[in-house]
Amino acid sequence: MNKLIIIKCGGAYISVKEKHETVDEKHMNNLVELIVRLRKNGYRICLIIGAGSFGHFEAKEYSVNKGLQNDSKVQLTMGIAKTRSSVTKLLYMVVSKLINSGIEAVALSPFGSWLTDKDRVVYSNIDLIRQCLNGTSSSSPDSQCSIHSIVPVLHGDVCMDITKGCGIISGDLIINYLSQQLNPEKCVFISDVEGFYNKSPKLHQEAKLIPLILCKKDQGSQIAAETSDKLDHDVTGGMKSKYDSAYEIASVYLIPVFICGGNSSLSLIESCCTCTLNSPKTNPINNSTLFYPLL
Ligand SMILES: Nc1ncnc2c1ncn2[C@@H]1O[C@H](COP(=O)(O)OP(=O)(O)OP(=O)(O)O)[C@@H](O)[C@H]1O
Ligand SMILES: C=C(C)CCOP(=O)(O)O
Repeated sequence: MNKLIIIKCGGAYISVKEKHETVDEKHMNNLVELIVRLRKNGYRICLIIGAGSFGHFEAKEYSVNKGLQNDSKVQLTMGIAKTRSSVTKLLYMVVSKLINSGIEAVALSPFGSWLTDKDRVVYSNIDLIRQCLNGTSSSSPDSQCSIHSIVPVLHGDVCMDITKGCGIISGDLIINYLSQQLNPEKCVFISDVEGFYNKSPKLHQEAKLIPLILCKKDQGSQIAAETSDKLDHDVTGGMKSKYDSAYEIASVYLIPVFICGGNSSLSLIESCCTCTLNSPKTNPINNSTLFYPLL
């Protein structure tokens, strides 16, 4: 079976995060071109997009992330509706651009079928995602369908939650869960920065990119950097949740993870997806961060 890569393309990359519902056209085209190139090279792709300037503003205004702990239930239901309306606008923009470029992309929203509890996924439509990726049903592996692999496109969304009734599921949590379930060859986070720094590169000019983070299960994800820089309207975990998710994917599921993006060229981002890694002592791709499993 062809190699599988899971990509979480952050909302900070494909949108202008400070400006409500504004797409970054150049980065959006980069993302579509990246998927086209990877598919031409035979990769199976599962794509997750973040919300950026779509959804975070609405979720914050109506405290959707707090679920039923929100003071006003009327406000909560309107918040759910408006947040979903916004995130699905971005979703369908991405999916239609992919389809117009010849990619068989289907939108799969977590809202309809995923369930979380205490920031972990407890139920999902994983069989459907597998079926899209493999062109066959996981429950009946012998009945090979004639369809080609499809690119499922998931996204940060409103989600049903056992404790809170509902909440926000971040793309950073989705990629973590899917890595455990699908065992991809590699995971790639694309964001508006070139990787993980010792402090926020937006606040500190002297911030240094950390090229390689060796991840060991027993050591946990002790963050060796400052990650506090987050926009006011951001309802999910910012760079800290990317770090935690990447560290767990590498250390527990033993899957290498790259964080890349910012102003890097499309070829550099493509190299993060396609490069071969054999116990590297250094990160082979400049201007990115590699989380590598240490056995
Ligand atoms: N140590 C750090 N290294 C790199 N970036 C950092 C660090 N600390 C904070 N940041 C900030 O994290 C931001 C990226 O996180 P953010 O959650 O906005 O990205 P995203 O996942 O692409 O967006 P979204 O959550 O909308 O999908 C950067 O713009 C940067 O300012
Ligand atoms: C509905 C929202 C705000 C989803 C947030 O998803 P993320 O941008 O991947 O953290």
